[in-house]
Amino acid sequence: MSALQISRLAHRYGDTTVLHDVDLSVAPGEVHALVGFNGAGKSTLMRAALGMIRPKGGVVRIDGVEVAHLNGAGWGRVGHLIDTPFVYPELTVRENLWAAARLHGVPAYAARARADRTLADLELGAWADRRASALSQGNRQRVGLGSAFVHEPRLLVLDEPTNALDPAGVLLLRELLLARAAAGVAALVSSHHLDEVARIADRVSVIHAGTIVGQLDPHGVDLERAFFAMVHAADEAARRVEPVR
Ligand SMILES: Nc1ncnc2c1ncn2[C@@H]1O[C@H](COP(=O)(O)OP(=O)(O)OP(=O)(O)O)[C@@H](O)[C@H]1O
Repeated sequence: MSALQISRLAHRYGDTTVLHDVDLSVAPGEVHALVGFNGAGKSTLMRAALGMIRPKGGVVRIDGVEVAHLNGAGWGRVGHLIDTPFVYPELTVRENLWAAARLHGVPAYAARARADRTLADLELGAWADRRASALSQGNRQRVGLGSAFVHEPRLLVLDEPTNALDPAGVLLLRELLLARAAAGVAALVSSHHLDEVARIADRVSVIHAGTIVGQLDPHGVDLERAFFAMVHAADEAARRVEPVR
């Protein structure tokens, strides 16, 4: 069974359709990358997958359960980071991670150890007792990632997780993600960085104007060229079906 199964997902804002009949799945142990231009629909897809917006059509299942029916324990097996990292500015880094663990159902006796482990995983030890409001953007992103990982979820949904990270942070995230995937965790990750995607993904889906237009081979020779060829072919196909005025 897929950890995440998205079927015929459709969404629009006002009169503008932003997702058209999207089908996508992520298996346990798989890193599935979603790539596309700005505005292609990646964040909207992820928000719908996490029940943050109610889509106009389609079904999302996490571990076989429709998101609308997922209970607290079910959400406790999911970790996410969408757009800007959520941090409590007045709490320290350590307290933020502890709070994220508790909010995802980690019992009080285990939360401190999980927070400490996550501090080490993301090399945030030097900032552990600093308030989140005083962090740099990249370190705030690390705290946001830590909050997604701290409760050891079985499904990760990460929207452009390398945002604001320095090269060391990108490397840490890659190692963390690959280690979790090797332990059976499913991950859906959006990215603009095709080089990074090639290093982490088992599968790469291209989303363009709200439609999944194809898959790229992460081990292919020229991912960038293949990406542009795919989106241009999709544009051409869309032009051909447009009615003649
Ligand atoms: N709350 C909203 N109200 C109206 N339109 C929206 C809203 N959120 C997103 N959109 C529109 O939906 C489309 C898809 O946006 P989305 O944020 O999902 O794209 P994205 O692929 O994540 O882009 P980026 O790579 O820039 O983050 C865009 O045209 C965007 O302007």
